[in-house]
Amino acid sequence: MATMSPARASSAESSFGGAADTFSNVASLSSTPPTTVADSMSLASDASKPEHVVASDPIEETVSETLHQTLQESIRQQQQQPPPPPPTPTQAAPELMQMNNVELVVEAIEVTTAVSAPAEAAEAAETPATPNATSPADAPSSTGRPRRSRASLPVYNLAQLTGTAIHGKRRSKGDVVSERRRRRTIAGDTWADNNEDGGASPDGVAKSAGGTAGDRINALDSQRSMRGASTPNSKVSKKRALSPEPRRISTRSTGTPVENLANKLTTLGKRGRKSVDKGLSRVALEIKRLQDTNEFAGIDTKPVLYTTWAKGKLVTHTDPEPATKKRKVPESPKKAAPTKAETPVEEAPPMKQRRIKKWLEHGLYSGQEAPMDIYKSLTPTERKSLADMPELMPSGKPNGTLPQPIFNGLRLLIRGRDFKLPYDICNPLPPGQPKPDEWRKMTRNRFVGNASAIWKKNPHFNDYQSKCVCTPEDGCAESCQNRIMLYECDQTNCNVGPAHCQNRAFARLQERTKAGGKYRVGVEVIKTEDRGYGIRSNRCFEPNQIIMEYTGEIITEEECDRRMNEKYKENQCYYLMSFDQNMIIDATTGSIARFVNHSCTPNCRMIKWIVSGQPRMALFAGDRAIMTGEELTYDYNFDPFSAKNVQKCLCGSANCRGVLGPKSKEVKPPKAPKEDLKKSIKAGVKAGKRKLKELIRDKGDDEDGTAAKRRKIKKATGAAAGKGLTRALSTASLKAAKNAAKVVKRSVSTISVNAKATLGSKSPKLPASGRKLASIKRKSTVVKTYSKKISMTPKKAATSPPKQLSSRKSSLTIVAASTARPGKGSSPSVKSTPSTKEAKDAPTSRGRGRPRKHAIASPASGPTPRKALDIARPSHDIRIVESPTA
Ligand SMILES: C[S@@+](CC[C@H](N)C(=O)[O-])C[C@H]1O[C@@H](n2cnc3c(N)ncnc32)[C@H](O)[C@@H]1O
Repeated sequence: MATMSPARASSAESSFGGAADTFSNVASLSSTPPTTVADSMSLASDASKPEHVVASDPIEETVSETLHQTLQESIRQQQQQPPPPPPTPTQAAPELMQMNNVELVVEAIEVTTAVSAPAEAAEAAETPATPNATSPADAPSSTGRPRRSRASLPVYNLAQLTGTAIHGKRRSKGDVVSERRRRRTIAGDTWADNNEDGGASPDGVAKSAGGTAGDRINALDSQRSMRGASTPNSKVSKKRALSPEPRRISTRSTGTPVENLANKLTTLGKRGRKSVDKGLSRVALEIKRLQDTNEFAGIDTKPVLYTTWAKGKLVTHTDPEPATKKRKVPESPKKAAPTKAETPVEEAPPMKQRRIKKWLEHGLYSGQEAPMDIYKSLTPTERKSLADMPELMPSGKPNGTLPQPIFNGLRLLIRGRDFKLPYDICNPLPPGQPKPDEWRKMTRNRFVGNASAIWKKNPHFNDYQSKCVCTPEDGCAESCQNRIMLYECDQTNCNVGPAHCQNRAFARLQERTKAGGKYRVGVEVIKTEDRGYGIRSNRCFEPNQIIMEYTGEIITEEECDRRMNEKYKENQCYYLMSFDQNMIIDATTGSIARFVNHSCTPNCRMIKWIVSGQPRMALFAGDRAIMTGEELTYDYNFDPFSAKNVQKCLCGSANCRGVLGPKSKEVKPPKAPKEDLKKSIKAGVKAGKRKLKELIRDKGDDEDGTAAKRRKIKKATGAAAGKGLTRALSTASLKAAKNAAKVVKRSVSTISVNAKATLGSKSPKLPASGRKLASIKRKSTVVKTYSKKISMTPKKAATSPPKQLSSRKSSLTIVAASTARPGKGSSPSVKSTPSTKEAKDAPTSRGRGRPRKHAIASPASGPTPRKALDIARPSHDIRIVESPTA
């Protein structure tokens, strides 16, 4: 028998890829049967079988093709070699008969090759011993090789070819295969059974299949292939059950083949084994590496939850909670009663919160709104120039990348001059600045002790009402009634709404600080050379723009005295400011505003506003804009009370007063009211004269009844004047004039009071025009205030020191650090207003008049409408002064 060259054998091995011993099984399962069928059928059939019938499965087809090609090639090689001595028919027949099923298959394949080569097929058909030989009549006429060579047609043993012949030697040494019962279990069926049944041998196949080639193929497939094996043949099973023959149990392969590494390795080639060895060494290394791990050692590092059943209930035992989470409270023995079933709680791992980065805004408008009206700050010449430069006109889209310097940008562009960026716009103070230890930040006022109760009891509490009559076009600008009265607009007292209303400083401040960021907040604490800490801006502020709120603990005077005697006894600095209704804001715990230093030429003001019915104090920019890097200051108007409390002022301004003391007196008799008074006196005298004339004439005219008519007409000219004149009529002309002047004053006051009453009422109908009213008030405030105060407390006015003009800022008092602190036993206290000895002694609206020994600041401000109007508000700090006319 010819053998394949090793190369061929290996290629066949690789193409089959099956196990050595189970080759026949595997091969028959995967590839052989169709080939076999095809070949068997081609042998059995009358005509050559068309190819498409053979290969129903693509894999099988591929394998059969490969096998076919391999065999063809080997045949060709053999043909080229000298032919071996022809075997005798007796020799050939038993050899063929010895072939097991696999050999039959190989033979069949070979015959298939013969089918493809008609001459060879014809020769094969002539072989008498071959059971699957075709009849000579059917064989095509021989045109190829001689008969001798046909006789020597090799039969290939695939077991040999694949190197597994070692296992099959017994079959090749004279065993009669057909008589042997070889059990090869395939899914409950065996080849032997099939042989018994006669279906497995080609003849059997032919018999059982019968009929057409297609049927036969199907029959063979159903029995030999895996597919066929999966459906047990019931007839066969019955027969097997009845069969008396004892069955030989194969020691080589019984049942499902067990897969193990040795088996696998033997089936692999050299290269395959090498790669497996390589892999194994890697695995070994990996195992070595894992040896140290808990997982490998089987150690549990996580808590093990286990459950038990107790009294018919599931009890889950969990690990005790980590000690860091909750402080354990020792349980009383009563409480340590039997615990209820705990529910299993699986704690989720704590989620790491992603830190949101805060970006600082860039540019010179940082934290600042661009001016709405670009023409606002420009002079007429600049406006004219701007008209010629359309490229500078705003496009409607704010330049967020490189905005112009606020307040000055457009001007600089119009002038065409270069400008320098303020150095510190990109240079805020680095972190780690020295900060006072004792300072505790608090951004809202907080009542302490009984301050809140006293505050609410105060009758002034309900007086804080106002309502503006502005329209969205007005935008609650300078003429807003609320603004003039220092009331912040909100939804209850303003119809304009937040989009257009410009009188919502505190609300804006809140938005700004809430948004956060160094530039938005715009202030930072600095350490000055000689005045302790201070505050500087790190952004621009518009004129009169709110900068920060002065907040702290609101305390009563008594509490303030106590703190100063006990708590702050050793302090060098006090952060106390007179607030409202005899209260004091103690900013020792408070806002950053407490660090603002004094200057005799300040750039800020400390102003009290009413926000939602509550007074609040805040630092505002002065009349000029504040640039980045400027130190913020306001005038303390500090009243030292005694010489020993006087502190040297280190503000360094040109008009420094030298000491932290009160402002020079600003008592300037108002001019406008004097002129008004003169006019009114003249008018009164005139009116008196006229009245007298009329009276004289009336007497004469009474008879014809015309006097009454005239009087009626006169009365209609004006209620106030009429009133005054009516009174004047009853006195002498001079007296009447004086009275008339008084009435004029009173009437202005009345307007103001009425206006307030009206504003305070909830009626939506307000006096004809809020703007008009505001202008009246602005003109007449001083007069009004004096007269009002006189009218309010006539007795006190009589005893009060003459000619002391109040100021809006007098309501603010700072009790600041004094170089000479009060000695032991002294009782330092706070007082808000009196800055002179007379004032100190004089009774104030507080009604206390206690002697003060402490340094007191009383910041004053320049003349503004707000200042004047603030006096109109009922306040304990407003001193009672005489009217200049009195
Ligand atoms: C309300 S504190 C201001 C913050 C204070 N510099 C600090 O370090 O806490 C007021 C005190 O600051 C000091 N001070 C403020 N302005 C001053 C000035 N212009 N000249 C001298 N000392 C001043 C005084 O000691 C004053 O009593």
